[in-house]
Amino acid sequence: MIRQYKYPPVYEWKSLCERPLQNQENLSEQVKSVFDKVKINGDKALKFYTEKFDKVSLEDLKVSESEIIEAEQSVSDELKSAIKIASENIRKFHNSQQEEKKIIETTKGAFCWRESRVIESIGIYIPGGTAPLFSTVLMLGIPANIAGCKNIALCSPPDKNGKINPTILFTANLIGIKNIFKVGGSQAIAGLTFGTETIPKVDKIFGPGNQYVTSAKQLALNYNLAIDIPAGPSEVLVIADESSVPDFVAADLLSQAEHGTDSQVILLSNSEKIINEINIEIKKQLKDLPRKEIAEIALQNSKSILLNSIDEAIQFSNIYAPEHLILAVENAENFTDKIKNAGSVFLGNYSPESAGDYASGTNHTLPTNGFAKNYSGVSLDSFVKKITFQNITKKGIQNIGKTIELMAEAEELMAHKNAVSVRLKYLENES
Ligand SMILES: NC(=O)c1ccc[n+]([C@@H]2O[C@H](COP(=O)([O-])OP(=O)(O)OC[C@H]3O[C@@H](n4cnc5c(N)ncnc54)[C@H](O)[C@@H]3O)[C@@H](O)[C@H]2O)c1
Ligand SMILES: N[C@H](CO)Cc1c[nH]c[nH+]1
Ligand SMILES: [Zn+2]
Repeated sequence: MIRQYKYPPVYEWKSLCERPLQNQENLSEQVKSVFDKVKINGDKALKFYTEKFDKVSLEDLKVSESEIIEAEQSVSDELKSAIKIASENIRKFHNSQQEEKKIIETTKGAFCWRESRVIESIGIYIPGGTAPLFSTVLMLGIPANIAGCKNIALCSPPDKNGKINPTILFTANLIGIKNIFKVGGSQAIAGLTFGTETIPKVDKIFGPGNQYVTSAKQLALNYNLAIDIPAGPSEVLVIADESSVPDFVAADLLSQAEHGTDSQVILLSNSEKIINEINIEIKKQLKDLPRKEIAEIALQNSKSILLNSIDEAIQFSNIYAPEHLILAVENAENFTDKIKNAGSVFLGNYSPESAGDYASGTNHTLPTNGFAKNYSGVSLDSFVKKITFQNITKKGIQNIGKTIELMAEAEELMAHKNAVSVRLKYLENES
C-alpha cells in the first residue's frame, strides 16, 4: 500500500518526487532495434513484432470498412450518446482555442502578425495494451479536425483475435478517421516515422502510451518528426485538507493507479487524520476493483506525505510537476495563482480527475514524469504551426532602417546592412 511520510525535510523532497524507475538504457536499445527493422523491412517487421509482443499473427494491418460497420453495431446506444456528449464538450473547449489574427504595428509603418497553418499529415497513437482508451481518440481527433489535418493515420494494438476494440473504431469513424491500423507499441511509432507499404509516413506523432511508446516517440525526434509531448504512465497528485471527502479522494487516487503498474499517485495533506481516513478508504475501494492487481502495484510506487500547510503542499507539488493536480481543499480557487507546474488542475470536491479524462472538455493527453515543468498538454496549438508575417511600408523602413543598419554593422554582417541601405537610398532618390 501507499508509503507514508511525515514532515519530510525540504532536502528530501526532490528524491520523494522521483517516479518509479524505468530501465531507460535497455528500453532505448530495444526500441532502436525495432526502428531499424521497421525502416528496412516495413510491414514484414510490423507483423513480426505484432506477433512477438501482441501474440497475434495478422494478414492485413489496415482495418477494413466491414470491420468498422461491425464495430458500430456492437456499441450500445447509451455509450454512443455518452461519446457524443463528451465530443461536443471537447469540441467546444478546443474550438475556443482558435486565435484571431492580431496585426501589431511595432514601429510606425511596420506591421507584424502570426497565422496558424495546419500540420497536414499526423499519426495518432491510441493505447490499447491493458485498456482500450477510446476517449483518447476524441482528445486527439477532435482538435485535429478543428485544425484541419488532412491525413490522419490512427494506430492501436490488436487484441489476441487480431481486432481493435470496437468502441475505438466507432469513435474514430464518428470523427471521420478512416485510416486505422492494427499495430501498437514502438513498432507503431516506427511505422508512422518511416512509412511502410501500408502505413503512411507522417510529420507529427500524437498520443500517450506505455514506456515503449513514449521511448519510441522520443526516438522519432531523431528522424525529423515532431511529437506532441512525452505522455507516459498516468499520475495524479491530490492535496487534501480536512474539508475533503476521504471517499472522493481515495477514488481519485485509485482512478490513476488503475491505469498501469508504472503509474504513481501522491497524496499531500496538512492533516494526519485525513491521510489515515483516505488510506482506509483506498483499502476498502480497492477490494472491488476489477483492475485491483494493477492498482495494487501502482500503489506500492505511491506516497502519502504529511506537511505543515497547504502552501507547503503546493510548493512540493510544483517540484513534483504532476500530470494531474487535484486541490481538494477549502476555497481551492484561492490557491490557483501559486500553481507553477501541473498538466491539468481540478478544483474542489466535485471536480474529479475522471471528468477531464472523458467529458468536461479539457484534453487528457498531458505531460507526465515531471515534464509539466516545461510542456503543456495537447491543445489546438499542437496541430498547427504559427507562421509570422510582416509588411513594412516605405515609411516603416525609413523609421526602423537606421536601427537595423547599426545592429547589422555591429554584428559585422554587411550584406544584412546593405539590404536596408539600398532601400533607404532608393527612397531618398525618389523624394
Ligand atoms: N499521459 C497521458 O496523457 C496518458 C493518457 C492515457 C494513457 N496513458 C498511459 O498510457 C499507458 C497505456 O499503456 P498500455 O500498455 O495499456 O498500452 P499501450 O498501447 O501504450 O502499449 C501496448 C503495446 O506495448 C507493446 N509492448 C508490451 N510489452 C512489450 C515488451 N515487453 N516489449 C516491447 N513492446 C511491448 C506491445 O506492442 C503492445 O501493443 C498507461 O501507462 C497509461 O497510464 C497516459
Ligand atoms: N488519465 C489518462 C491520462 O493520464 C487518460 C484516460 C483515458 N481514459 C481514462 N483515462
Ligand atoms: Zn485516466
